[in-house]
Amino acid sequence: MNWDDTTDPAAAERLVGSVADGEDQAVEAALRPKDLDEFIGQEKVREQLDLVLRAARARGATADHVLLSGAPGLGKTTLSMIIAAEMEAPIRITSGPAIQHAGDLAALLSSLQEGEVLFLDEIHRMSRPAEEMLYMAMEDFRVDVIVGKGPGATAIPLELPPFTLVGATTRAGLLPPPLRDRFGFTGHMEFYEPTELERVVHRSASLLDVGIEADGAAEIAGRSRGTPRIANRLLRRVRDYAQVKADGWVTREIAEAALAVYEVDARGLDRLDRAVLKALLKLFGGGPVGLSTLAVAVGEERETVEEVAEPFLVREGLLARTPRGRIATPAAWEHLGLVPPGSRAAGNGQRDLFGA
Ligand SMILES: Nc1ncnc2c1ncn2[C@@H]1O[C@H](COP(=O)(O)OP(=O)(O)OP(=O)(O)O)[C@@H](O)[C@H]1O
Ligand SMILES: [Mg+2]
Repeated sequence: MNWDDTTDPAAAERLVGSVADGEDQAVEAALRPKDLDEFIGQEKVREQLDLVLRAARARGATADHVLLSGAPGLGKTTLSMIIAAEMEAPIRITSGPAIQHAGDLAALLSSLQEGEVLFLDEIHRMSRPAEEMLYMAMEDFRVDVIVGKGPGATAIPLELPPFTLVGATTRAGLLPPPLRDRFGFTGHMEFYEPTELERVVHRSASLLDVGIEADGAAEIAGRSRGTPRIANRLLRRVRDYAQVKADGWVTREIAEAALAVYEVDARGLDRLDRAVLKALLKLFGGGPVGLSTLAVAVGEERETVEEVAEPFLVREGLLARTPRGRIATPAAWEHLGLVPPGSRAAGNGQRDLFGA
């Protein structure tokens, strides 16, 4: 499955897109849980990480390298900062694409303090030579700096202070095995349960000083696609609505009305998601239909349909990818309030195929 919707610039502008936009980045710092106790959900990863960090602390050692994998917006950056905080260590933040040359990495590594946490976001997008240098740095806390070119080039070994590498990736499968194997601990982040997202919404609402009812928080959580970043973003849009159209207090009705304005439906589908489903159901009788045909029908690029809309529709069990093409599941018909052709339910008062 492709979670990495960063390939399409339009993806970042969606209200339900999981990639951080400028506004997210500004508020995320304020909303980030500061320690493991504050971090909601991800029970397994939290418990395992807690053991890793406690044991390292008890030994007075630097924590083992940690790899965090999972879809955008699930809390990888947040956890990396928590790791540093729990170890009372400074943190340096960089990303795979920012490291163009092995030399950049050598300079960075040799400037680390003992025990420092190096957070390497999008670690799957590092250049090959940098990656190979990282192998040795992770294992032996040493790098070979190559000086000169051609036959006269020499490798000068450079000792590094012990450090903790925290790598984050949305695509663990893309990491070469030698790199993956050098992490002492790998935490796989799952999508959040609605009840966990309710807690995220309550917590953020209180930090943002927004009054919210339990039903209002549940409504936002249910539309957040299992992702805290989306929950926080929807909360901000609902807050705007509550301020402008009501007294600022968030009830279920206010949340519903606000998210209707932004075309985010009860299940978290947005306009594009619904357009794809609608075309599949109404124009092609639920499929199977080829991706290109479906894309033309909704007036979008093939890649947009495949990478932006489909992953969530597949995850929700609304659409399936088969060798013969895309097909809709019964849940898709139900979600859009349509009746599949030839269904015995037809004529029982529900809207028929062409009625909606
Ligand atoms: N477990 C959690 N509890 C509360 N808030 C959370 C949790 N996880 C994430 N968040 C919130 O969600 C937002 C996004 O989290 P974060 O930036 O850590 O995601 P990410 O996995 O690094 O995403 P990306 O892959 O895009 O870098 C932050 O504002 C953070 O406060
Ligand atoms: Mg991040």
